[in-house]
Amino acid sequence: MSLHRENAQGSAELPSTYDGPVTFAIIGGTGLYNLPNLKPVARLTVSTPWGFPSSPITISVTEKGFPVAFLARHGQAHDLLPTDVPARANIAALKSLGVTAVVAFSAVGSLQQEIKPRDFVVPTQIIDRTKGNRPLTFFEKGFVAHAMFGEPFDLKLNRLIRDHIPKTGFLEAEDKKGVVPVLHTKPDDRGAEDLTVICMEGPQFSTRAESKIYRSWGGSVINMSVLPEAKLAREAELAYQMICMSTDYDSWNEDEEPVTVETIVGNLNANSANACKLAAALIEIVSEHGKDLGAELKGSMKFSVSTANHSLSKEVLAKMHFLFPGYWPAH
Ligand SMILES: CSC[C@H]1O[C@H](OP(=O)(O)O)[C@H](O)[C@@H]1O
Ligand SMILES: Nc1ncnc2[nH]cnc12
Repeated sequence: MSLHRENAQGSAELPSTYDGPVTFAIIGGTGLYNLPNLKPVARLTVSTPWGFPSSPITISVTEKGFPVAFLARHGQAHDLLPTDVPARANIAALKSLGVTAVVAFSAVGSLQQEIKPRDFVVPTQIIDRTKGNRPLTFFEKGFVAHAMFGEPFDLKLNRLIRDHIPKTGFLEAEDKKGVVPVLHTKPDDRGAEDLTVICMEGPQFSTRAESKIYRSWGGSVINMSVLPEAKLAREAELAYQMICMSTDYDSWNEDEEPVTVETIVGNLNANSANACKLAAALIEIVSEHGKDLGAELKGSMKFSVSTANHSLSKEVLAKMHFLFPGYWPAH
């Protein structure tokens, strides 16, 4: 069974350049490999100081001409393990196109009974359970800087989704028992009801004991993909929100079979159709209401560098200027 759908128009013959800025991007996870509802107009191969992104970036436009960049996180043929995703190149490439806001889709396991397989979750917090073997920052020896990350997702994007997409009745594909999928969002901006995504290393799924620990920590869902993507987006001053698509109950739920790829694939087919529908709706919403997304992050890294200006080398500045043209004038 293949989850890879092709755009109506093949992309091989598309131009390899695109003039003009693209401010909004979608990163597709498992089950979302393109934006079938939009018209593709260019397919870009972008080289960055951190290598090439997971896939070429497709630029598509809505009927009203709003451009959107799309990138497949694990590659167009899904040949990259979560650990091997070149997240720095992905984020840097999007930033270089003029992107200011990113919505990223990801397949997740549910850690809570009320989050059923096929439900979608818009998380507000992250717990890092990766193992330290993914490059997690654009900064390096000779260029020390620190980004704020207490609020790891973008509140404006979060609110746009919460306020414009109905919780029930929007997502389709009821399960065998006739239960319809729900969109879970935090009710307001206060901390009490955060929806927390645990990011584990993988590629193996969790043991039952681990899964129970994550529940005791208040985890809502679990994946292998939100980090370092979210951290790098913050460093690059991009507004970033993940949308999690639940495929299974992970391993904690002893009333359910422990997670298998078969369970996941069945639910992914339903999720994939809903992801396309939600992405299309979000693009319309962002094109109408998202003009200033990322505005409050702009400039945030300029004054977050600890290293003395006179000691920044030309080599390191060349890399940083790919992300932040005009910051820290070369001396
Ligand atoms: C196919 S299940 C495990 C896999 O799914 C998620 O990936 P993605 O974020 O691309 O949807 C999860 O993080 C794991 O990488
Ligand atoms: N149970 C799970 N754990 C980690 N990543 C996942 N992606 C989908 N289901 C998952």
